[in-house]
Amino acid sequence: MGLWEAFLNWLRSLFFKQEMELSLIGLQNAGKTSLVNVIAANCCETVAESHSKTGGYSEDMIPTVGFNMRKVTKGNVTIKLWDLGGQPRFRSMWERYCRAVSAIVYVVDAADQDNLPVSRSELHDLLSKPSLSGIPLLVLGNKIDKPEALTKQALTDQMDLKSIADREVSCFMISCKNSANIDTMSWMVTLHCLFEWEGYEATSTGTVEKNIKNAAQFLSCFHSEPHYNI
Ligand SMILES: Nc1nc2c(ncn2[C@@H]2O[C@H](COP(=O)(O)OP(=O)(O)OP(=O)(O)O)[C@@H](O)[C@H]2O)c(=O)[nH]1
Ligand SMILES: [Mg+2]
Repeated sequence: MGLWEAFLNWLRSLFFKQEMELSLIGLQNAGKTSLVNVIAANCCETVAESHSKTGGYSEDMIPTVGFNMRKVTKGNVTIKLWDLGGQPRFRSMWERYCRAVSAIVYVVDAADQDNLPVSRSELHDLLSKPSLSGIPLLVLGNKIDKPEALTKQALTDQMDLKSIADREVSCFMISCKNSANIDTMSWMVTLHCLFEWEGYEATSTGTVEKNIKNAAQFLSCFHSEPHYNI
């Protein structure tokens, strides 16, 4: 990289540096760690605790004990992802890791209809905590590669998402296995969080434009990378 280009990059970074934190919550086996691995595998720069690059999707996963933290960097946007264990013994710590985040990402196995009632009640319990009031929620119905997976409408109904009135709620259907909609998801989270940080309602047009540029820059990194497919 030439000196001039390096200088321009540095100058750009002063204006476009953004950081956000997201928590990934949901029952065990929903696919939270798989999602982090797929996002990280798509990334140009991934800073894991071990500084190693992740291998992406795998069928052979170990349940998360406690939590993992992973930082993913795209251009000047860094996302700190808290990946929490979904087994019953870890659920009491979900709230603590959601307090300071830009958005809660709640992952549901859309093909596991037997566990949907538990998933729904855990979600609504979590959202009832006063400390989490107003934090935007993104519900991801995962495993849509499976034929028995619910549609978005059915998942929205069964998770009773329409009853959530005290925050913004979005729902997407994804598959970590074949990377379906993962780019869209990243796009939405980024854009949403960037707007949220700056206080979308109150900002001037200039700030909004800056945020759109940030999000676009973040996304262009994704699109310039080859998609991860198994
Ligand atoms: N078919 C299919 N399987 C998936 C998908 N995503 C994850 N899995 C599988 O689901 C299993 C559980 O995935 P994990 O990512 O470990 O689930 P988790 O939510 O992190 O589970 P805990 O850490 O116990 O809370 C693994 O065998 C994955 O390979 C998907 O999109 N499609
Ligand atoms: Mg896990």
